[in-house]
Amino acid sequence: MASLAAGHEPGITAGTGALADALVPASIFAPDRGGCGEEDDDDECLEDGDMTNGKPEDRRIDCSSKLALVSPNGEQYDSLLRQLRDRMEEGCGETIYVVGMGSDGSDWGLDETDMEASVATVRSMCEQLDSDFIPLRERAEAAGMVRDYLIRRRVGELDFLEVRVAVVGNVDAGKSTLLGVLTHGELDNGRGFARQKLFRHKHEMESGRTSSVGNDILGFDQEGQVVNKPDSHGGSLDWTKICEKSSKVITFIDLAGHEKYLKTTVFGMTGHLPDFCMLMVGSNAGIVGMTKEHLGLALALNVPVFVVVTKIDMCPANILQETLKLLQRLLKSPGCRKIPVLVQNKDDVIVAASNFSSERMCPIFQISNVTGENMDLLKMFLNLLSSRTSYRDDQPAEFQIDDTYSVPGVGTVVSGTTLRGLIRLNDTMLLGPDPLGSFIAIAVKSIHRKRMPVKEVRGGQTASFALKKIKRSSIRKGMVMVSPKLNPQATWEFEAEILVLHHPTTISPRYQAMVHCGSIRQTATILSMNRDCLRTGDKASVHFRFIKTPEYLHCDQRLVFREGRTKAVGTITKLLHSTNNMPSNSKPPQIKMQSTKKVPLRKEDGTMATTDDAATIAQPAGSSTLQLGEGDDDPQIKEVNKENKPKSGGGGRRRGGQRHKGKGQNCTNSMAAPSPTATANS
Ligand SMILES: Nc1nc2c(ncn2[C@@H]2O[C@H](COP(=O)(O)OP(=O)(O)OP(=O)(O)O)[C@@H](O)[C@H]2O)c(=O)[nH]1
Repeated sequence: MASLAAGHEPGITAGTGALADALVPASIFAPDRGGCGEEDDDDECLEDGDMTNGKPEDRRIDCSSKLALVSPNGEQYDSLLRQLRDRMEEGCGETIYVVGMGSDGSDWGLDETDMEASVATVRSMCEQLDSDFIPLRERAEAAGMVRDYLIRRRVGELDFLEVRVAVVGNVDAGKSTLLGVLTHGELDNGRGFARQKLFRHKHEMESGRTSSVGNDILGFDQEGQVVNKPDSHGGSLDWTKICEKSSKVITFIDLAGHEKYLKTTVFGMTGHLPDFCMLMVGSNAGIVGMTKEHLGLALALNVPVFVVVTKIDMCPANILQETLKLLQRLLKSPGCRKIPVLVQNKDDVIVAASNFSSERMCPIFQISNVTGENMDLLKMFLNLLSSRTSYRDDQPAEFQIDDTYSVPGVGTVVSGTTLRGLIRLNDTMLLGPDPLGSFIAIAVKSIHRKRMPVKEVRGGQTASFALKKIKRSSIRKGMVMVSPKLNPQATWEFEAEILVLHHPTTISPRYQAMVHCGSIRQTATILSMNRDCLRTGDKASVHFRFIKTPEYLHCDQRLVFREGRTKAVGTITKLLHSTNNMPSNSKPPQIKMQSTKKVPLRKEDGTMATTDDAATIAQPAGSSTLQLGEGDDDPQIKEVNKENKPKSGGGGRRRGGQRHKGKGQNCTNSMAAPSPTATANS
């Protein structure tokens, strides 16, 4: 019978000996029981014993035999169809379907006749669901053949499935090079050839878009072939053409590797809503620099991680083994609790992709950007990843803004991610909150997806909207556009359960740091907490207040709270009403927000510097070990930072946290508000 690929946790223990024992082969995740549409939505219980079919009402219809697809009666067919539809919805329009496996204990595999009949049934179900049916692999099992298929919803010319992958890793791990190789289809020379293409592409600015967070796209057609065809002269990519030809588009959120850009990296991870995180590790350099920091960030935000180990062409075998060993030790450590899985062939890719959403599994690829070794496996995996954001259209729409532009002849344009629901051309949405916490009605004049004009966007899709009758200066990152049905409220104060990942001393009430939550990035003060003070590793329920403007929040949203190397992660548990509607600095609310765009500067390496980059470049030489000031978005903070620069010795910039101390606050060593010296040393 048919089975949707499902894994079971292998229950391995950490291997201490040879690497082969330590890293789990992907095959260990291969499903050992089938069941059409088995429910395994608990990501912790891959070994769920109840593998009977689908929803309870369907359980009376026996689909557990591997022969269920051979000639189902009407009721069975409807049940199978319903389960497939549910599964496709869960996978945001696609799923991997296995034919020839049952959950009734019989040997797997079908003979040729039964396989043909089963395939005909699945094909007919795919037609009903207007989906493509793409063979992935065939393998021999005890009683015959088993086949895996990718079933993917058909999309119109202007539509495609969208998956966002954040690309992180230490400097020199080969991030830009890999993206250059993937998106431009030409191998690297080991001396920066491939990344040059990417930079050139980024510089074009044809869309008028520059972003502190780079974006590159990779399109796959229905057959899983890459559609990117760079222009033979300039090597540029035509996004519209790629999107038109693609059934799936991977958007890479290219995040900088250097520590000084950590603020941007955090913003990319929270604000750009990645479905997955691709952690790059140079095989020769190993787990160095920001690798752990970036991994920790992905874990804190519950973003499933896969690892790409690069430069295997130039790495001696023993060093590569050492890197893999350290990697698996890190992934299995109590802080990560991942199951590292080495992906070595196409079977492994299918098993890894089928089980990846479990969040526990962490596939590891070993590639060379120079020889192209294993690049086909990585591409195949990317094509099989499905979005984690549901695309149900019946929910009221919510869109979070991560950037704003003024486009000549068009007006104000906002870009960001549709969190849920459906937004159509000419819809009226509520935009806000402004500094007073209000939302204003706004009409959507035009919609672009990946630079392509479209009529609608839905949950999980990124988009840009041209807005009517609004100045760009009155919109800031972190604002939202939501359906009027939601009657949105802005929040000054909220409660969150937080875990302190790192702090050099103690955190007490009145401590201030930057809250990253979705595309919101604003300093907040701790007003109170259920403990006297917090140290590294402590958990607490904390009452926060934004210092500048109220924000649109939800319970259960993840947040990162950081100031320099101090980092805490948490979840919003309660939105609180506040009668105090004034910013902490007691100045009248600024109606005009700071422009989020600057004239781009050129960085030393030839890339375009962005707003964040510009702030960093402005730091004196020798300050690279310091983090960016937390309040860089705030013009007032920029002023203070400027004033403080000569005094702070190590190029120290005062942090936003300090600048936004409430009136009458004491600057104590308990870090209620850190002193400039403490900051520079942190
Ligand atoms: N031999 C070899 N060289 C590689 C490989 N991947 C990248 N490189 C080289 O490594 C250098 C650094 O690669 P980048 O792509 O710039 O590294 P990055 O991670 O993007 O670095 P940042 O952007 O600074 O964070 C370049 O000179 C590449 O040509 C590989 O697989 N093999």
